[in-house]
Amino acid sequence: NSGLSSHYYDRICPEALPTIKRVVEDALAQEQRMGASLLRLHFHDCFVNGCDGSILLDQTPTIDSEKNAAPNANSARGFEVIDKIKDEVDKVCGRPVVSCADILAVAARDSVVALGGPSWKVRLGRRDSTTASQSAANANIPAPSMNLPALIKNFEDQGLDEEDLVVLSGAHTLGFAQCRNFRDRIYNETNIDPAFVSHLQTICPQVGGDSRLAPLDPTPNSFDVKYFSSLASKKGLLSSDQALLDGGETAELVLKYSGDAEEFWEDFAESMIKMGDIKPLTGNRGEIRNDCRKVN
Ligand code: HEM
Ligand SMILES: [Ca+2]
Ligand SMILES: [Ca+2]
Repeated sequence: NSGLSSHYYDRICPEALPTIKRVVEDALAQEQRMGASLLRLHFHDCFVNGCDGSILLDQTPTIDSEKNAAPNANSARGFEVIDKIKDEVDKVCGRPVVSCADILAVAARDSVVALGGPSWKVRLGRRDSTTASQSAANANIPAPSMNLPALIKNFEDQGLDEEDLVVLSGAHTLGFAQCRNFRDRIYNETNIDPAFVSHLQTICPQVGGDSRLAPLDPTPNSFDVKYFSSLASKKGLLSSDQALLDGGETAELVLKYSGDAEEFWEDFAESMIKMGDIKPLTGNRGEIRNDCRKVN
């Protein structure tokens, strides 16, 4: 038990959660992809020294910003939406009582709900870090080139098991990836559908076009099971996605989720809570930032 509680803000600021939801919904009305981007921010926060808002800190002479780490640079997005949420929440609460780390966790949940996915009770009371670590971000955030044993080990290091790996990879039912992250797969791998390869090669040339986008599943704005059914037909976009079919237990889970949205939803919610419990700062550790980009 991490010491977090879903009722944390009930008394100190009852309007906090409705305010976050409203700003998330406004942002998604502008651009649906933002839901995917916000969900990913929470993941990239939690995998680097716990869910402590470290990913939000800008580079300074004393902050080793995670935004410049390879998995985040020119890729992580949604920071302006988090700033907007923080502004509005501090206004409605009258003072800064809601941590940036909690804002990330709630915005991730509200994004999933807004795109047709499951809801869950977000456990709250995380405090914000006063440090960031680019090297830890590089070391701990999984890479799309990883094979199944490496992915399992990466999740295990965070206290997450093979089921968490498969079901949380299901987050790739939302959003997009850049050519540079799937080029190797579409030019060098064989466990991929030939028609799918031809199509992707028109988007992603062998040379150049590094930032061109392809959806991670056929319905990037809808939280459905198409991510899993695509893997079953060798249409996973990332090498790390398709790799889930390489193991007995993980392959079985992929096939189960591909035909059972209820089960996917239930297990996704459970694993998101588990991921959100990774090493939170509580008590007098850390701080409640005034500005999510800066330490106080
Ligand atoms: C299992 C290991 C994982 C790997 C190797 C991985 C890797 C990646 C990569 C390479 C991208 C594309 C980034 C870009 O091209 O700019 C991406 C996108 C994304 N990832 Fe993951 N990811 C993993 C797990 C997760 C998890 C656990 C979540 C959330 C719970 C997640 C949520 C997302 C989302 C929503 C996007 C789309 C973001 C957008 O469109 O802005 N991923 N991931
Ligand atoms: Ca962190
Ligand atoms: Ca989808």
